[in-house]
Amino acid sequence: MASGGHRIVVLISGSGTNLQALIDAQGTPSLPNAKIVLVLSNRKAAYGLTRAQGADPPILTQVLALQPYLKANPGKTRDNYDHEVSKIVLAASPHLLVLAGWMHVFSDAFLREVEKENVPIINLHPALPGAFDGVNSIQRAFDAFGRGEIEHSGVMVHKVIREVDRGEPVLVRTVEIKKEDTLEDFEQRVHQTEWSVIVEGTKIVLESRSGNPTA
Ligand SMILES: Nc1nc2c(c(=O)[nH]1)N[C@@H](CN(C=O)c1ccc(C(=O)N[C@@H](CCC(=O)O)C(=O)O)cc1)CN2
Ligand SMILES: NCC(=O)N[C@@H]1O[C@H](COP(=O)([O-])[O-])[C@@H](O)[C@H]1O
Repeated sequence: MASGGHRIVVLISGSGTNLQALIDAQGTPSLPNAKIVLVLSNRKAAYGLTRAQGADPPILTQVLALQPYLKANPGKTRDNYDHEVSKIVLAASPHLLVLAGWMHVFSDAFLREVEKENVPIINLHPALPGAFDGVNSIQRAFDAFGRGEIEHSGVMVHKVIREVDRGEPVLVRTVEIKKEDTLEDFEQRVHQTEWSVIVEGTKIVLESRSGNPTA
């Protein structure tokens, strides 16, 4: 492993509560010998950017939003955007990319470039493998529970492949749904589970890369 520890790039789109969990864990026994070197958002208003800038020490941030990119570059495509994102994240020489509420589906234009550099990509998803892929997963799980279709839901960190949310699970944790739950009750339980799963899942992948515990 390179001196200075594992270098992590985190991609976000929103409030960044999962990013905050990683920020708080970096360099602690929960995530030893790891440093977030860049936070990239596809939305300039993402509060996660503020979290990164307010970290101690501050974490480098960058924004590249799809629609402004396409408007500023007539003739360019979504694949061109994805390729541009790959250049940004790879310029930070990461050992791992973490999608933490990153709400953009990557094409092979991105995945191919990252794979060339042998950088693993993981994603945090608020559902169990094979269930509620995509967006609004928490609401969909809650509604399915209300219809008697499921007894519980969960959270996972998984490897990112072209097929959305179908990459190999790295860490899976079930989340109870109680019959007296409101959506807000369940959502809070999911988020609290996410905050630990994203740290533990990141540690698992970093340990597997270096072949030994991130001591
Ligand atoms: N190629 C892959 N890309 C991404 C994966 C993946 O597994 N493979 N995971 C997602 C994260 N995600 C669910 O965990 C997810 C995020 C966003 C979407 C989606 O439909 N996005 C729309 C835009 C929606 C919006 O802007 O609100 C889109 O990309 O057009 C699906 C799943 C991250 N990327
Ligand atoms: N498909 C991915 C997905 O739906 N991710 C969801 O986005 C939120 C990001 O929150 P955050 O910006 O506070 O980390 C996460 O809580 C997760 O449920």
